[in-house]
Amino acid sequence: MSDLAVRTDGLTKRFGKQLAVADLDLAVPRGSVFGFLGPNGSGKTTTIRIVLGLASATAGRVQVLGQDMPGSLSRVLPRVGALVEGPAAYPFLSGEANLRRLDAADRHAPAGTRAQRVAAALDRVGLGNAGGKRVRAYSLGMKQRLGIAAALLVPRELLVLDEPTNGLDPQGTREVRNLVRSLAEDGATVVVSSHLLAEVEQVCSHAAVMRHGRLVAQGSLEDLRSRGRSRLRVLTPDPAVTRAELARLGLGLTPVTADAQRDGHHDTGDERTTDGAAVVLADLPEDAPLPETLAEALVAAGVRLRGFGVVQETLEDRFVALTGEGFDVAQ
Ligand SMILES: Nc1ncnc2c1ncn2[C@@H]1O[C@H](COP(=O)(O)OP(=O)(O)OP(=O)(O)O)[C@@H](O)[C@H]1O
Repeated sequence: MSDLAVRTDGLTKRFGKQLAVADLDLAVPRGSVFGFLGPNGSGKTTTIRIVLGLASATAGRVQVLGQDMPGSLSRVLPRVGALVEGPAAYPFLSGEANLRRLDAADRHAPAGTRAQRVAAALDRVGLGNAGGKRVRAYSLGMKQRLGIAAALLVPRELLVLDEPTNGLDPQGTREVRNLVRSLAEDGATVVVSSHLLAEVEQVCSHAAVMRHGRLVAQGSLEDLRSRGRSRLRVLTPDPAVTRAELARLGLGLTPVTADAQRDGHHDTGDERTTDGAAVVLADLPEDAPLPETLAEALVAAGVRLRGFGVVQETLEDRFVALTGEGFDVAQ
């Protein structure tokens, strides 16, 4: 049995001249909560649609739960639950009636046990008490959870949720996030696409990052974090000497970020603080001298140190660097 729930090799999709997905090698480990991250338009939905057999690939190979797709579609799909492009439900019917209709449409689902299946799915997503209410009275978060309940009418090994928290308020977002967590605790592999880094950081064990249809990073979150760069941050009234000395020691200076520029003064790329000192940032490659050696060298060169430290690049810094775009970090 393959240890990957989803695997793509060289997956490519063109729409006319436009390359929506380019040579994508995705590896979703079984049992993971896999964040599929990227700015809008980076190819996430297209990839998900191909994985679910809703669209065809231009080139490449796709395996879901160890089976080749789309060849094994009819055998694999019953083991996969999906929520793509928002939930669709009849607003004038109750949540329960909606699920009954869906269950009745599944020719493998025995009618005799329908009521239990529907009740269990509603309970599973925390809608046990709201099943009798009409869907038009549901909040967006409740509608989204009903969509997930629909995917859970039969036990699933893999759940694929496309932007499940899109448009939800903070309460709805929390509800869906907790649900994703508990689904994973039950042993399902869950793929969640999102353009929100915070979303992925809070629930996922693994992530892949897309940019313009290409994969720019993939791995466990721990792994992705540890690949972040370290930087030296020096606060000093002598930025010019500091820069010269760091350059002499072979360190590349980091351009000052938007954060620093927002504070105003930034002659020659340094952030001036109000008391006349400036922050100088330098990349610290793995083979850089130890921080204490650098501090000693700066002092010997006549630099007055007011602050000195090593800062680890955050996951957000790293993803912004990888995708060339900002992520919405707010909820
Ligand atoms: N049916 C289509 N016909 C033509 N172009 C398409 C089609 N579907 C998607 N695209 C294009 O392919 C690219 C990738 O789109 P896709 O929807 O997969 O990105 P995404 O990362 O899921 O973004 P979003 O979060 O906005 O859905 C986009 O530039 C989009 O305009």
